Amino acid sequence: MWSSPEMALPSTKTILSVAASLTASALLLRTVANDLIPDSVQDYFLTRLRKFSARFSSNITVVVDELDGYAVNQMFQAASVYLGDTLSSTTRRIKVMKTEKEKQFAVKIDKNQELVDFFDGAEFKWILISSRNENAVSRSNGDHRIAPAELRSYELRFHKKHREMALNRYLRYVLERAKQIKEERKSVKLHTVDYNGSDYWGRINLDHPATFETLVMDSEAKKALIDDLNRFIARKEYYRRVGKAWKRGYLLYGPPGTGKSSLVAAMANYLKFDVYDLDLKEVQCNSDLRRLLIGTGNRSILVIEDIDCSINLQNRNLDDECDYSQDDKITLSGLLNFIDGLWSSCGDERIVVFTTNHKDKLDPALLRPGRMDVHIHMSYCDFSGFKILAKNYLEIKEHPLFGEVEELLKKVKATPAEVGGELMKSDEPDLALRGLLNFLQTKEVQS
Ligand SMILES: Nc1ncnc2c1ncn2[C@@H]1O[C@H](COP(=O)(O)OP(=O)(O)OP(=O)(O)O)[C@@H](O)[C@H]1O
Ligand SMILES: [Mg+2]
Repeated sequence: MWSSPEMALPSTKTILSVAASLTASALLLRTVANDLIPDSVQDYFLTRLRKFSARFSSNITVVVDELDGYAVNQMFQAASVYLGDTLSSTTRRIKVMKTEKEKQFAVKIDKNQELVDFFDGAEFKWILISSRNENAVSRSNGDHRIAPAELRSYELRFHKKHREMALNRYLRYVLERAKQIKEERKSVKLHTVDYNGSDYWGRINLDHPATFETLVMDSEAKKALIDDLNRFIARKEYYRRVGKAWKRGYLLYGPPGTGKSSLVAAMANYLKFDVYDLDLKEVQCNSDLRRLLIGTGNRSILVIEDIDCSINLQNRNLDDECDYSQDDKITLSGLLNFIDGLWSSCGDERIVVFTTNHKDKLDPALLRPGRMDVHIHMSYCDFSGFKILAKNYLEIKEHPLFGEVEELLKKVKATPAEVGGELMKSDEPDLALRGLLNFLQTKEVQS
């Protein structure tokens, strides 16, 4: 009998506060009742309570299911990553996970725990709901796709006045942040040629410690390179608009031990891009080369080291599976054409790096304008480079012997590898620096 307006109906406010306190007590009880009441019973009552309070509330609830049919809902995945990173002080129960390969813990909210997030002054409440999937067993049919035993979804609640902001901006922000968080956590992989792999690549974690901070190179060139990389990453739309493949080529040249390979590692660590180290001496013929190139992923750096030495067809041991006709020989221009053509049109955010000790011996095809976008000269160690190495190796910024080292480095050509090698010989700055001075003086006499 709810039709008469005179009847003493409970006000919406009362119902709301009753519902809210019921939900809150239920959540509180949940912790106490965890061991006593079966999960399925708890889930049932909590769901009913939430639905009841939602009917009278001025809030809007958005449901984000984990699965859409068999497909995983990207929004659900993004919410999991984002919420794991955003756990507020009101969350009482969190889950921590770590697999052997991961470096960091993955933190997740546990089911039925509420997480409060603030965005642009608005409050957003997230809760992870899970229920048993009644179809789980019967759906494990012949197509090998087995329905999960648990159906999970997030419920996102916010005041209805924030509806536009939530749907247009907040959810997009969650997606974007989740992408960034995943990038930050990603461990960079090094892929090397391995014919046993399905795509001819084998991979391991790249644990190279090189960063731009620890790398010795001309400070202006370093800054220009970092700016160039940042611009490249930010220019998705630009590349699309001008109709160019989203790819950038760098040629690193300089004597052995000046940090060309270290620079590639620093770039990979900076961008969190995987490295594909393509040793052309391991590649027998064009068809293998194409397969290798096609097997490289997006957001990656393809490195071809010592390009002047590696294209040497005369001594190549030809493989049985390859076609030995002239057309199948690997040539530098063939490689470059493939990289510029088909390969770059089937991927995004690709960086190609060629390294060489002898720029003067390079095939003109590689030096032609437009081929390698940036040429970077890695050179001998000067005093400012030495100071970076002294900080890396000896953790010192000043020392009475620095003056002598500075004078010698003006006259002697020593690579960062050589200087670093000397500094490594002792943890005592005095001893290490004297060793370095000896080394430089000997070089000076010899030259
Ligand atoms: N510019 C540098 N900054 C910091 N460390 C360096 C630098 N150059 C060389 N080193 C040190 O020397 C080692 C060898 O350097 P790296 O392999 O990067 O040189 P490279 O130029 O690639 O040599 P190669 O031409 O022989 O391949 C590095 O692991 C690093 O420890
Ligand atoms: Mg190298």
